[in-house]
Amino acid sequence: MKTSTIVAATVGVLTVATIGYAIYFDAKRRNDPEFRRKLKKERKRAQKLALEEAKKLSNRSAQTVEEALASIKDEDFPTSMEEREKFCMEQLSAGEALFTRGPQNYAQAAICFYKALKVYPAPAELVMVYQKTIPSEVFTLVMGMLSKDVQSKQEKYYTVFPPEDMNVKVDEKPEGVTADGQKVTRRGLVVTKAFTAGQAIYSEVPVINSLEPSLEGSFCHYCLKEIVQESAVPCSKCSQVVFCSQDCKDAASQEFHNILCTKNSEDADSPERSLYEYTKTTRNLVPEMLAKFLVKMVHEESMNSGAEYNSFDHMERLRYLEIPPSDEEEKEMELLKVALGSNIPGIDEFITAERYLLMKGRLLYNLYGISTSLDTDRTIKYLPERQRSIRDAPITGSGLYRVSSYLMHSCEPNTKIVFSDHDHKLTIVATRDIQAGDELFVGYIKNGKLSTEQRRLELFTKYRLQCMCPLCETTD
Ligand SMILES: C[S@@+](CC[C@H](N)C(=O)[O-])C[C@H]1O[C@@H](n2cnc3c(N)ncnc32)[C@H](O)[C@@H]1O
Repeated sequence: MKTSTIVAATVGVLTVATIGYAIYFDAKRRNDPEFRRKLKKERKRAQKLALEEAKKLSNRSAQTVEEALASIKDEDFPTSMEEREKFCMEQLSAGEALFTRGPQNYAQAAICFYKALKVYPAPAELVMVYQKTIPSEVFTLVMGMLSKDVQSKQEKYYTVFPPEDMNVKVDEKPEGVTADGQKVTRRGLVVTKAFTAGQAIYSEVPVINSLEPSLEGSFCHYCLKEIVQESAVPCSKCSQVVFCSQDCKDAASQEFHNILCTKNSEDADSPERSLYEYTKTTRNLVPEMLAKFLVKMVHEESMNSGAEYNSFDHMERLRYLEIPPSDEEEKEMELLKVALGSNIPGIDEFITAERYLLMKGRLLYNLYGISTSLDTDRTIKYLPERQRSIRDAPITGSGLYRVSSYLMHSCEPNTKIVFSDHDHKLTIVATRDIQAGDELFVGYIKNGKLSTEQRRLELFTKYRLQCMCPLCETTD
């Protein structure tokens, strides 16, 4: 990986972490426009600086960085907020004491500053402080350690994801070459053990999902299960959403609803209601799903669960179709910023048009339609077909799934998707015997009675996909 790529990734991680910081550490800055402007300017400077510093890293420094990281590789970092704060202060003063004793202590000082960065909730800001206050040699070493960290996190991802108990791994396969001779690879899922027809291979719940708006009230706002009226648990702050159980209500509140709840605000244009009203009237779930995604990401950051990869890490690796900017996205972006603005300071800077289009592209390209226990003669207008769905039952919502996003399409798939608990939990079931090491395929579209030509057209229109499955390869 090129140094510039590593540094760009580092800065990306810093920006994301900053959002997490803002929500739980520093309430007084929330409404200060001057502070926001300053932050934006400083972040740009941090990016530039990181790039310059990485270029300066000489071979000798690179070795020092490796050694420094190796010396602390098994160290644990504190998890509670208080412990982190204390640890951070200790490292900062130790680092300062060390570098004032001279260049022979620079590497040790850099380790302290690096450790402080690892627990400090707003690393981008701390980097700016370092840049102004510590010797440039020490600063270069700290940035080098940070870049290495990000690089190894990137490289390790597919060795720890998907978790072993899901019985699949992501495999990279050649997919031809581009016109200028660049190798193209694609990723798919292969099984780590054999399965017989009818066996479940794995199950997963989505990172985020949304319910078809016209079903709000009769289906759970969190898990999309049909609500049994006796056990319905409505939101205590708004009369818009209902949950099928207290567990779903608690999970939703923690992950996103505490921020996205309309709180029964009277004003349809209020920050609380504007996104809700838009979703209900347009039935376009994208901004709501992205709002949930971002709030969940912040929630994960503030929980500091120790998980190595958060929802953002999972999403940023997914393939996408580029979406050209239009008025629709402008509107969606504005709604998102308004809905999250007062709760997530820094969101204005984070949601650039480029990042929004990327997130939307990733979301739409990887969504699956969810169909639960809805009976087919119920009169709802179905969601626009913007997601992979081969279900015969009507779609009750959409979900983004971490692992299943990697499944390739085949017109003769060896698995099928089942929502066996009638909620958002997706299970992949073998439809024939599968050997260990075989790749898994689902149908992105209903094959049924379609001709090869019709299938090709549908797959291309929806996914820009020229199907390479055996059925398509052997028929003209
Ligand atoms: C949602 S992604 C699936 C994961 C993807 N294979 C990856 O590399 O990350 C959809 C993309 O997978 C590839 N793909 C899936 N099924 C395919 C098929 N039957 N034939 C050719 N390409 C396919 C296409 O490149 C498509 O754009």
